[in-house]
Amino acid sequence: MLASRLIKSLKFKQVVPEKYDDFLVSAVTQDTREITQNSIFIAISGSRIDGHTLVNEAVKKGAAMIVAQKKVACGDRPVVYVENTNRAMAILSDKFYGSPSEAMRMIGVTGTNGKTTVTHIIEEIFREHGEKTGLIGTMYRRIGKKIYPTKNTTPDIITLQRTLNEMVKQDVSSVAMEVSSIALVQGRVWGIDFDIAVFTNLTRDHLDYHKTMANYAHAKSLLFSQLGNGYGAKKDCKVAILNVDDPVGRKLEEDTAAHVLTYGVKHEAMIRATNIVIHSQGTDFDLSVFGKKQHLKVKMVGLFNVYNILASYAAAYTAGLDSKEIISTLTSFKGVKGRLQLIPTPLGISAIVDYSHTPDGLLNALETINDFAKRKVFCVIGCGGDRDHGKRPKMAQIALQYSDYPIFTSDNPRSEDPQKIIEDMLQGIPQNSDVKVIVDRRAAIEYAIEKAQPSDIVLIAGKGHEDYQIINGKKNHFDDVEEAEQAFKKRGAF
Ligand SMILES: CC(=O)N[C@H]1[C@@H](OP(=O)(O)OP(=O)(O)OC[C@H]2O[C@@H](n3ccc(=O)[nH]c3=O)[C@H](O)[C@@H]2O)O[C@H](CO)[C@@H](O)[C@@H]1O[C@H](C)C(=O)N[C@@H](C)C(=O)N[C@H](CCC(=O)O)C(=O)O
Ligand SMILES: Nc1ncnc2c1ncn2[C@@H]1O[C@H](COP(=O)(O)OP(=O)(O)OP(=O)(O)O)[C@@H](O)[C@H]1O
Ligand SMILES: N[C@H](CCC[C@H](N)C(=O)O)C(=O)O
Ligand SMILES: [Mg+2]
Repeated sequence: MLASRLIKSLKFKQVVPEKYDDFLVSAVTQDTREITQNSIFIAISGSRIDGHTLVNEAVKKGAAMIVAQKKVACGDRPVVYVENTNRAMAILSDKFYGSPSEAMRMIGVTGTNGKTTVTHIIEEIFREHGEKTGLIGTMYRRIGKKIYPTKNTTPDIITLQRTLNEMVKQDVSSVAMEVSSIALVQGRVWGIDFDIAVFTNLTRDHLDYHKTMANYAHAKSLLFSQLGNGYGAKKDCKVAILNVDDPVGRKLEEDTAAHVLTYGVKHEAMIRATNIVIHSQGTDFDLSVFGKKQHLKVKMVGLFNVYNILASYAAAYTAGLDSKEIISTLTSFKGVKGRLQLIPTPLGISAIVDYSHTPDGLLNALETINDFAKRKVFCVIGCGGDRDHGKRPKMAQIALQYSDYPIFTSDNPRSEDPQKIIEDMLQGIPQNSDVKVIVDRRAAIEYAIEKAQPSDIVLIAGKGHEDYQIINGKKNHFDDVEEAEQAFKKRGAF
């Protein structure tokens, strides 16, 4: 696409100099490390670096045009001045990649917990329905069965549009994507044409970033504002799928102009679960869809997974899939890696690896385990560095209250002192509480598995699918499942 044609989509711009040699745009990028000849570099003021200071480097590397919101000097290259480069980046990437989100069914999932799980269930339903699917989230970006790595749960808008463009090329028809609150605030999904937006729940997390729960809730609500009114829009109408057991879900129900499909357990809802029975191998419940009931036996464990299943059912139902077909996937789906992932052993001791890294996630995981634990519950838990400090004492409290043997250890300390993070956790519980502190995560896992008796359960919480640990800014290979298996081997289990 010619540069002149691409930048036509930006209103209220000033191009300096007005006359320049037009060129075929090879790429649009916000990152000097990705510049190719004839690309357009968009200067973004980030939390660490101001892209406006990098324009000369961008030109040296081959940028043929700069988009900026502050005065920059970069030789003879044309500069397009706009009022907000983040917005310009969203518009330019959408146009450059041919508005791919308009060509597919886009399902966005937001909420504190459950996004990864719900997107995986939704993807599986559409895949089993015979569609080629796309998935974007914490664990990876996936096109069909091919996996691509990802840095963020929700990628930056250029990576996102490039991924969606690739999905269109590969005939993907439905995309399930996680939309994080931070991404919503930073405009990482601006311009994405969502058809279905799902809200899971809102509990404490990321307050280092959002500061207040009100700001955090507002961030989540942006996904639903982005649905617009949805009447007469592309394909189906726009639908908001809302958990009405959560007060934020009920508020969104009042606020959104889109169609609403509610789900829940405690409150009346269009899609509802009742008579829930949780056991160690799965969950049984009655699913009611607009009052029509049927009994379901699913393999996923826990009340929170009932919510995830209801949300996923609602998304597929909205898309017009046959109820029987949806239920067939729901009853066979085994769960997502690192989410209540069971490592059974012949010793009769079970380890469970779970990605609970928020107070509510940890509470849910422990409550679920306590529902079916026959004997003692060990809980190996740490908190991430460079993340909300406020959740540390709360998670410590929950581990102490809901497990028999809490063991405090490190998660990803990142740039922080691991000992200091554990001290923050200890602030949440009375002094002399019966907790074991083992800073080294491998040693903590080994200790728990060494001490456990037959019929005990060892919950290893916080890192789920992660295959790394970041200590002192250095990323090393580390996998909770592998560590648990090693520890069991040492005990002679395998
Ligand atoms: C604090 C935060 O959110 N940072 C995000 C932000 O980066 P930033 O503002 O710090 O960027 P920066 O490093 O200052 O750079 C500014 C600009 O200079 C450019 N640059 C920078 C260096 C260079 O050599 N050349 C260059 O051109 C950068 O490309 C950027 O355009 O924008 C980047 C691109 O969108 C994100 O990758 C990055 O996420 C970082 C890695 C991060 O850890 N974010 C976490 C907090 C996050 O976003 N988490 C959420 C939620 C997780 C969940 O709940 O599931 C997520 O969606 O992942
Ligand atoms: N619906 C839910 N309600 C509460 N807790 C949940 C729910 N679903 C999952 N969890 C808990 O939260 C953990 C993370 O689940 P999941 O990865 O699906 O959430 P997420 O929203 O994608 O998290 P992240 O923000 O880190 O990407 C799980 O391991 C489980 O302990
Ligand atoms: N999306 C979350 C993941 C946290 C996972 C936990 N293991 C940690 O490293 O804190 C975050 O980036 O805050
Ligand atoms: Mg996730």
